Amino acid sequence: MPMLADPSTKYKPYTPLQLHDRQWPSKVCTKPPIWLSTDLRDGNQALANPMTIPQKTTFFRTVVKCGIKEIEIAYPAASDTDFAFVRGLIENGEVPDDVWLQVLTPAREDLIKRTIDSLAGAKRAILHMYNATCPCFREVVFGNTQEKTLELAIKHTKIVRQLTEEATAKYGTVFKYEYSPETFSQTEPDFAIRVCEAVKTAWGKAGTGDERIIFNLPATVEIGPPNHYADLIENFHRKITEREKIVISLHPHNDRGTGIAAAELGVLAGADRIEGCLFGNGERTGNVDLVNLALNLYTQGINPGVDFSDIQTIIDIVTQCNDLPVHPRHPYAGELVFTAFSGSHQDAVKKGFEAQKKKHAAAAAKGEPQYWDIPYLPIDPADLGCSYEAVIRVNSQSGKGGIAYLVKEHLRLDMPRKLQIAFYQVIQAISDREAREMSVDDITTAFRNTYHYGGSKYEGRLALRSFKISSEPAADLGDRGDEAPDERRRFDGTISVDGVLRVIRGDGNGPLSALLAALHTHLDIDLAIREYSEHAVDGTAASYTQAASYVELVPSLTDVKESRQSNESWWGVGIDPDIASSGLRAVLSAVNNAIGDRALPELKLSVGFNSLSAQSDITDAIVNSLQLELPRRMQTSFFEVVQRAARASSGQISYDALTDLFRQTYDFGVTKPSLISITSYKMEHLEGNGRQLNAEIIFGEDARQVTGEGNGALSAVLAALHSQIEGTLKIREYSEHSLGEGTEVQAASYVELSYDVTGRAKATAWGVSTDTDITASGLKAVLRAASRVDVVMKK
Ligand SMILES: CC(=O)SCCNC(=O)CCNC(=O)[C@H](O)C(C)(C)COP(=O)(O)OP(=O)(O)OC[C@H]1O[C@@H](n2cnc3c(N)ncnc32)[C@H](O)[C@@H]1OP(=O)(O)O
Ligand SMILES: CC(C)C(=O)C(=O)O
Repeated sequence: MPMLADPSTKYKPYTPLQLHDRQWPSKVCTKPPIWLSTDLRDGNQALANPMTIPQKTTFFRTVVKCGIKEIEIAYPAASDTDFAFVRGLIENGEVPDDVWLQVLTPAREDLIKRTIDSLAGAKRAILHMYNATCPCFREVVFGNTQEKTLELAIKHTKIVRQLTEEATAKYGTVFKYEYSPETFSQTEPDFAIRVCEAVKTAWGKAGTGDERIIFNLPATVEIGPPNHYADLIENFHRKITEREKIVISLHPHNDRGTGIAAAELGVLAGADRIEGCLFGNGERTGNVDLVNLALNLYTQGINPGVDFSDIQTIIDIVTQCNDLPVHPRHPYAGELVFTAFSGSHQDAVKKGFEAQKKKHAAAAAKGEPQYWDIPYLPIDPADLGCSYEAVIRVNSQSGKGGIAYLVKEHLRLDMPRKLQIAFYQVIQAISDREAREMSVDDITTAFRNTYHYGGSKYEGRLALRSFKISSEPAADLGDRGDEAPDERRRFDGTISVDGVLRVIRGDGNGPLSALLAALHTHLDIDLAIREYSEHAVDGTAASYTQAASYVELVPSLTDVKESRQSNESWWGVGIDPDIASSGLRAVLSAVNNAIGDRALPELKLSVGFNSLSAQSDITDAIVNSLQLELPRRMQTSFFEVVQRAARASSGQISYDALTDLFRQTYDFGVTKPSLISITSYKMEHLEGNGRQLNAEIIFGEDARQVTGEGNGALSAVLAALHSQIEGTLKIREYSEHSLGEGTEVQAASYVELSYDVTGRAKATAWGVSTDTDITASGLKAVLRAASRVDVVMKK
């Protein structure tokens, strides 16, 4: 049947109480009510599959842990499970001394008896009896008049009194009595009071403190707005006699979705206690949510007297036991309630955190309270054991602020505003293209990929390996009087270019412009800096403070102004414990973005002649390409070789050609064996310190078995050679160093030999070799050097 055009023909409005001098609207709550959890009774009876005893036990422990002191644990007369559960809690000593066990019974003698039996041995118990008092229930369910209803309540209250007194005599149990005129909110207000007065009289022993009688005034079904309920409560609160001997308890359900409001207004109207369930489980739309109510107080700066510091664990237990989920938007507990997807919310949250950090620091310095004041976040998620991770989540509705917040939280990088905009566009494009939410991992990975940030995995085509910044006095700029010349900076460094190490050099006003000049000279990359900023990145206990640098590069145009106004720009980010390295890394990061995959020109070394710096460049290049650290005199020797080769190409030589030249010159790493080579050898220790070498050495194509003795391995190989050649070989210099690390380690040996033979000028030559065995490495270096001095063989 469709909805009615005139629903008044079907539905009657609630009957408002005419309470014209109501006081509750101007009251403010300043303390928490007494909480009663009815999860294990009203919550449980509403489940398709009521909880098992182990589930109820887990739930009970959780409620106790939250600090709730009054817990309605069962309707013991309803089932053996409920009865046995109550028995189990008592017999197993599960109930802390300050916790009151509450049980519910209808106004039926047999069921009251069974209910009280279930409590045998309990220390503190609240016997809760109910009967319906409203006209509809009186007529429909009981077929009762007001008088009969009154009699029912009085009679069974007396039974409760008698049976509880017997139980107290037998077990020492301290009892409180709770009476509920069921569907109070639909009962005639005066009749509800009349019934309660009669019950109070029948009970006959209401006192103060723990002797107060509890009148629970349920909105069994929420039929009117919360102000209606508050009026009813204030009316009851004002009219019931001996108010000091009464606890007014509320039991709101949530049929209109205003259970929370009803409870809060009811407290303002005079109530002392609230019955409800965690996260609002319960009949139909549920009982009022105790977590929501308590945290509403908490965010007003009122200690609610219950603890939800680990809310996720509570959610997990409650959802498992109830087999019902918590809605993602459930106040305080839903998985989305501390989340902002939209750009303006994220922006405000980010700014809020930043501003609050400063305010808190200032307040802490003055010893003042550090108030929580973050836009869109009424509570600090950390107070509930939630991390801020989920506060900002990014999709196509998000803006730069939220993304910047996540980058700051997870990478500790506080991006400058323009970089935020640039990176936002990157994330927007991905999110839009893939039509999905971007996780923190997606965002940080995109950041690393975009800015080649965070280790070798994300390196771009150009990466800094090593560098030196030195001061260079500026060239003479003419007559500048007494003015000291500006100091300029020189960048000498090794960078990896598409995986190959290259040495580059450039001069500039500072280290960054010197690097850009080097890139211009050597790689034809012509860019200028438009924006640069840096900040310290706080070190954690495990790491130290680092510097983060951000660079925006633009095409370097002759017209500087035009260059600065370029529409095209590329951002780069660098981090390093050393501030200069951090800036250089940021420049290379931006350069990588600028060059994309465009081909780079072949790098060339400018060898020049008699230039010391050119010699060190060449040495560096050999270190970089072959990891060989040439001894000083070998550097000079090889430099001469390079100079001769470079002459043919106007003083320039490519890096690849340079490495090749080294290999060919020293037979290093080439497949063709050198003129004199060793195929096998045995080195024996002689008595004393001597060594004897027995080896097969190939001279040209002639293999010979040779023997030589000496003080060490090198003199033994020389002796062996002397047995085969005319003249004398002498070692002028020998050095070695390790190469590589761990199990890969090798020895690199360098030998310079001189050769003296009659009829020829004395010759010298270097040999270099590597081997995992240090003796073999030295022997081979000697033989390679000998190969280069053109030895004369004995006949
Ligand atoms: C608002 C609430 O949440 S109240 C609590 C509701 N919870 C439950 O009902 C869960 C536990 N209930 C049960 O297990 C059963 O209903 C029992 C064991 C209490 C009673 O079972 P039964 O005897 O089979 O009766 P039934 O379930 O049909 O209950 C209805 C009877 O109880 C009477 N009744 C209902 N409420 C009350 C009450 N508060 N006081 C006295 N009698 C009551 C009804 O008038 C009806 O009586 P009738 O059979 O003479 O017409
Ligand atoms: C027994 C009473 C308090 C009840 O559960 C209700 O009225 O909702």
